[in-house]
Amino acid sequence: MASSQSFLSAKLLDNLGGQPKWLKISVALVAVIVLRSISKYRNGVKAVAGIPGFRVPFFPLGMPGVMIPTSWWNPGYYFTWQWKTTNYTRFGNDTFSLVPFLVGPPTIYTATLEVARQSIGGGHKTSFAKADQFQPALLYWGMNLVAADKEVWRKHRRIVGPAFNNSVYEMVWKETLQLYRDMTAAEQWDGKQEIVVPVAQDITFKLALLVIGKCGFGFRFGWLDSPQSGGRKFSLQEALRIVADTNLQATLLPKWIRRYSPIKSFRDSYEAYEQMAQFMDQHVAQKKEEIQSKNSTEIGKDVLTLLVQANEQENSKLKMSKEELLGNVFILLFAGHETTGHTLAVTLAFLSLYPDIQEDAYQQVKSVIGNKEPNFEDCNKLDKVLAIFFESLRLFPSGHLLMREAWEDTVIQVPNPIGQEGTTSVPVPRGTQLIVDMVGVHYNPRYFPDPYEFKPSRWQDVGIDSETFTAFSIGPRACMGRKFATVESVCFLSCLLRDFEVHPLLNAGETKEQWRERVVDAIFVLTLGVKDVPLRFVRRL
Ligand code: HEM
Repeated sequence: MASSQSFLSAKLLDNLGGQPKWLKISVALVAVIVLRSISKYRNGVKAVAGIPGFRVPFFPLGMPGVMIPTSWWNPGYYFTWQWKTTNYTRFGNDTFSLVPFLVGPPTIYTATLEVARQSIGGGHKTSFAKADQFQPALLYWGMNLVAADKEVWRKHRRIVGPAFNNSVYEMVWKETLQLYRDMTAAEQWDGKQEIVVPVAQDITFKLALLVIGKCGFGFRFGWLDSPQSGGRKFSLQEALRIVADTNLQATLLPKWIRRYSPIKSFRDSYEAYEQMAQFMDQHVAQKKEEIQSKNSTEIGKDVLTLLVQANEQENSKLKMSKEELLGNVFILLFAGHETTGHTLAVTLAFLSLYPDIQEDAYQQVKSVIGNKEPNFEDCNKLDKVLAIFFESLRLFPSGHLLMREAWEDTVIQVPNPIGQEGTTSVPVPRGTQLIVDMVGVHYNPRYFPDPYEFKPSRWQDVGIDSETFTAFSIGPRACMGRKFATVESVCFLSCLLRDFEVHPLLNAGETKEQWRERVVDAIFVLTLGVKDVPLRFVRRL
């Protein structure tokens, strides 16, 4: 194809005879681009086995597609959310393709659990691996459990896995309870009849960061301590926020450009990355000292201890490099608070919109907890609170795009459109991208009748660990922090429901419907979140 492109361009130039040079060069350039696009398009359609779908200039998750807002000709970063009502009806099936003819890889998008099981849930026999081209954002600090594959993943999982166990979940419960008490005291809620919270995320993100900080890393920050990264400009929470928001800049632009740029957000990004690095170094060094000064029976089993011990290993298959250690510290701090922080905020938004559902959950909280100290065993009895949390997470799945790449030629079985039995075999050549669109899955009428309705009763009798609930993914690569996040959320929501009614904080003259329109909408950073949620808590009598 390349030689036919240059042959055709040369022919064009001949025909342009006496025209100015710049015109000849421009025409040749356009000809090359057009011919290259045709060839890329043809190869792309072959790679997705002709599955119908979008034929667009740019891939939505790469440059420049990601920078251009969603519009009829460019799906953009938000299209899986913004077009969720039409994406899968438009092409007649809940698996479609996206073939960019200018920039980006051909990709299969699916909203079916059947294809999800064959790709993200496939275990060691799967023909799909984490997609290389999405990795730079995850790999900034070093290889880690979320980005790794095959042998490397097994090593990381063996090191980190033991930190996720029942005694840690019990600690999560106790710590959440303590932080709830600290929060009400520190924020001076105690004794107040009504509390106005302009941005629910201010409390949910703080809670989630403090819980993972304490239970995963042994940090001892209280509610009002604003943990500083090396005593500098941002708190740890702010630094993590900026690092996540600006990760595209950080992976694309060299440090010195961000450092000396006249643009403030670039300089803030540089500063936040530096602070994160210092913060992690400082805590790793402290942990090393602690390990060396104690005997083995006194040493804890939190994630940071396990990672630092793996880094100290010599001549062992489980040796972890400094980069791998930092990669995991960052990813666990980030995954451990961002996802939970957003999901708790959106859960509170739904509670405020559905007073009957809230009342029903309150009655359960009252009968299970009453006036006693809530304990870890209560968690399994608070199934109505759990169901509300699950249903909110179904509608706002924070891990929304699960991206894989075929590392060998393979075949997937794609379910036929709803109403038609059976599946169709689709050959998938090596290198093709496959994205499990969790928004698509969770709004798919194949699995959820009335998918747009907020109905926690769907999750009646579905336990904390059940894979019937898929927002934590499925199979061996499913979320490691599933129980961690769920225990924390059930504890926090139950305490809050026991003490307060949750209401939307309306603007003057605003109706609940208008509040819902304004607030209950997604924002995307690295994960899918919700816009700022303004609330009012009214103390129960
Ligand atoms: C509401 C909260 C959360 C949600 C919805 C969530 C969702 C997910 C999803 C969908 C994945 C699979 C990603 C993929 O395959 O590409 C995942 C993986 C992971 N999550 Fe979570 N997560 C949450 C909370 C947490 C917490 C609290 C932690 C840590 C304390 C955590 C740690 C991890 C890790 C380490 C992985 C990678 C597991 C592996 O590949 O072996 N997550 N999470």
